[in-house]
Amino acid sequence: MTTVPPPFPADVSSHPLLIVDYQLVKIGNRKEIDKLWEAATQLGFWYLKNHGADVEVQGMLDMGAETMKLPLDEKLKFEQGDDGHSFGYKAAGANAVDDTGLLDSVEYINVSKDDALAWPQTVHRTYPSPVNTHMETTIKPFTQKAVDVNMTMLRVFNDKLGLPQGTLANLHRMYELSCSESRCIRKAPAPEQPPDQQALGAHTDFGSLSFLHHNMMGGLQGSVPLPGHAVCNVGDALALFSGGVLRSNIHRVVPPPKEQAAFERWSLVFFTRPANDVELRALTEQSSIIAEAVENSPDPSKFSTLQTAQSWYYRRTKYQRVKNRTGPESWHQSRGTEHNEQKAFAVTAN
Ligand SMILES: O=C(O)CCC(=O)C(=O)O
Ligand SMILES: [Fe+2]
Repeated sequence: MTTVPPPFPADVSSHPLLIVDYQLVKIGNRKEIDKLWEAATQLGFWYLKNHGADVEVQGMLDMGAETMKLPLDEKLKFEQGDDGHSFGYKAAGANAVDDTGLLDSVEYINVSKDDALAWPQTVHRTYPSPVNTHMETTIKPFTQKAVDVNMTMLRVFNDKLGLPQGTLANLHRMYELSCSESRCIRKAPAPEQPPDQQALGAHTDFGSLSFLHHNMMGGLQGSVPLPGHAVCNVGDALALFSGGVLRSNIHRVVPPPKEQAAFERWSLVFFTRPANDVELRALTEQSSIIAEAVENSPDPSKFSTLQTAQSWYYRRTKYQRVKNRTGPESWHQSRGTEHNEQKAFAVTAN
């Protein structure tokens, strides 16, 4: 049975995101590069059109649907566990969405960039059989395209930040081990839930850049899905490297609006994260723009985390797991740069 959800309602308010044309950015179009810079430094979120990954995105959503159809006990054999590793399956209700310990309502499958690129060799872990079936034909090509898109945008940020050529690229090398991953997310239909009930709690992303796809379903609070447009956003690592010049903004997932709430919600993200042993701190020695931003910040010390990308990531993943919850302090231990944020990106859908 195929059930097609109704279109995103026209009367739901949203935060306007700038639309960036990837092909123009790629060929060095000044105006488009300036628009990307404006989006990444102001809101930290933007639409990306002409990214060329539509076929791979659909394949990834098919892979996600086949995986989620497996019996729960089969999926749980590949659960990510409680020690901070994230590759593998995460069941709905395994994470808290806030400091009261309220449970999340999304399940997802995370596939490591390293495992996808090395397939059929295993670098980090094994996966449910639909993941294996789609590795060569879908997950690997999607991973390669997503890496390419995010690395192109990182090159733009590198130049705009006045960093020596290749600085950001060197921190995100394709074949160095990292926590970079694809994530396919399913939220079960929930027409009875309040529209602001968090399915995935308010957070900033843990890595550098996220490349997100929605297939016309709402639920990323404050944003409207546009056909063929990805939503991209800056994460904590890039905000830290840039001394806060690039903005890692808070977002959350709520039930899709109105009639869409009665349907399954699917989304797909590729997260580019720095290589595991990269220290998360502002690159002040390499850029006067970054040095100045840190100097002018009310609390320069927050740009030196003394954590590697991997330990930052493990900590954030570990302490949002309800199995590791001892009280509100666990939630606070799972936080990244959220406290830096003055204003939330999300506006309430109504
Ligand atoms: O599903 C979405 O729209 C967003 C997912 C997200 O923010 C995340 O997984 O970090
Ligand atoms: Fe996110």
